[in-house]
Amino acid sequence: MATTLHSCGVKTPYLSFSKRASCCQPSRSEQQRLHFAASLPGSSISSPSGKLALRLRCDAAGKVDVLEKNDTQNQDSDQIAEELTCVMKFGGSSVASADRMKEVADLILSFPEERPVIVLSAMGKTTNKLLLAGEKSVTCGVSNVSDLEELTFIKDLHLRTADELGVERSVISKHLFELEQLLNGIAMMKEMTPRTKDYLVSFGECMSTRIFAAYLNKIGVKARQYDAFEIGFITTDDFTNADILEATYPAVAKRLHGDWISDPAIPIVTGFLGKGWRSCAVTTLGRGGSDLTATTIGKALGLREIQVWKDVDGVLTCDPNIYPRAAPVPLLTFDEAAELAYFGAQVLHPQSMRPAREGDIPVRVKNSYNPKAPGTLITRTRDMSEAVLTSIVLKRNVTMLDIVSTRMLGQFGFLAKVFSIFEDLGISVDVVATSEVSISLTLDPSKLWSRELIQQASELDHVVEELEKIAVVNLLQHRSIISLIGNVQRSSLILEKAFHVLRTNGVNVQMISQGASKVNISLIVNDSEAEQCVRALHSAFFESDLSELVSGNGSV
Ligand SMILES: Nc1ncnc2c1ncn2[C@@H]1O[C@H](COP(=O)(O)OP(=O)(O)O)[C@@H](O)[C@H]1O
Ligand SMILES: N[C@@H](CC(=O)OP(=O)(O)O)C(=O)O
Repeated sequence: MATTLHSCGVKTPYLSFSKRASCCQPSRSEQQRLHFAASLPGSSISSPSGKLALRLRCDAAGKVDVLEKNDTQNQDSDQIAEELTCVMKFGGSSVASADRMKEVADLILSFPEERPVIVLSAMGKTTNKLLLAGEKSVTCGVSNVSDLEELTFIKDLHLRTADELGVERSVISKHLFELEQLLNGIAMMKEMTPRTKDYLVSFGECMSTRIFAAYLNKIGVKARQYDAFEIGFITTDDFTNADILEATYPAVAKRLHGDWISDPAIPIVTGFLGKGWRSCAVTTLGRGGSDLTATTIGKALGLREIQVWKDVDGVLTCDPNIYPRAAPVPLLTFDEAAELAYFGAQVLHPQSMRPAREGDIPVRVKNSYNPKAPGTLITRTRDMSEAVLTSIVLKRNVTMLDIVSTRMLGQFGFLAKVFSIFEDLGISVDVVATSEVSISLTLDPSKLWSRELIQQASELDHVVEELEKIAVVNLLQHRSIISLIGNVQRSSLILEKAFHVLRTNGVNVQMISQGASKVNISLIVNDSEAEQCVRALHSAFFESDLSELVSGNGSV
């Protein structure tokens, strides 16, 4: 019997996996897991249910032969754990205090049909406090570290939470001790490298998960704590903004599933953290990275659903901090959510949709403070026939470059030269608009922000210097990208309405881009005008009737 797995780059000839059903055709998610396992030398994989074990051989063309079948379907079912069903991620605001942790535990238990993997962020604003403590330690001197108000705050918060939940302080005392040691080290060295920064912030997630797992065990719900960097979250070594590597999927699946089968306990996993594949040091996935941890686990285990629990009723029509009347968006596609996240909506991590889309696993954004609210469901497709605009996103403090070729019209290779300069300097570009002899583009601020301020300034100088060899360059700072996420099939309607609003508000658009993405139109305006624009656009698109402009198939 043979079945083909697409692009199975096999390095290891034998793999094991098991399937619930008696058919030997692996499901799509199992195919994906098998594919990932196959790309790791010497790895093996086992399935969620463990009811049918198959030993397989996979050849270089991706063909899989079943060598051995071990049917345990009829064995004592008590010995076989039910599959893990979903991943539930709770952000910092959801686990900010002992009371919040109790509510989250109740919430998890209110879904008795689920067997979830839980991903937690650090409590409340712990990550910010840790970073601040680190920064202060660089200059405050070793003797003053123990008095830093941020350190005192973190100690008090975690010890008080442990006490209020009735769990032993010992679950975090080693971490609190090591945290202070680390801050002493930073004070001694008078510097904090990105690598040290990642190790420093990891204490937040390491402590929140330990306290929560201990609490679940205390109330009789068997739970097991995991540090992501110990269970196979392998990343690049880009400290503070690391990318998850493919090897993560089979490794995480093997560890979480293996433990679950041999001794079922709810896994409580640290969000945000990984392990650099070269350095073996703790890395972080960029701010808000626990969303990415959750979707990675969802894909690794081929789970039914990924839930991200926040402090808002789902993804909203715009940032509620800019416009409080923003309303929840009930449905989104992965593409829409990815654009929204990439272009600055804090509610989702920019890379978090990738694993969900690859695994085709629905993501539900819910409010842990208001669990009855339906939230936002993100899936591969949705009915776009009625959709015009879905959400408005603002990315502030963007740098824009106007680059005009000094060569004559018709000179080829200009665009290639410009982009090769960015490639050589390792700077990524967000929005681009071109003509034959000029390019306007914006630089991805998150890539620049992850560097030191001085380094940022000199990098910008360097970019301009290199570009000036072939062009006249105008560097424009303090710009904002307003992204209109929606149905670009209706771009004329969206643009007509948007430009009407901007003109009435006296705002000049400095660049516009409607690229290959079918869901996003980006407008560049001055930072100082951006929030006012978002509010005006929100009123026009979400609080007034567009129907008189839309007839039948969306023509105006
Ligand atoms: N379009 C948006 N929809 C929902 N929330 C948004 C949006 N833009 C910005 N936000 C902000 O994102 C916050 C939720 O994201 P985040 O703080 O990362 O949550 P958590 O820490 O719970 O994971 C909200 O409190 C809200 O202030
Ligand atoms: N604690 C990390 C990771 C994270 O995802 O947090 P949150 O889920 O609270 O956004 C941060 O603050 O960036």
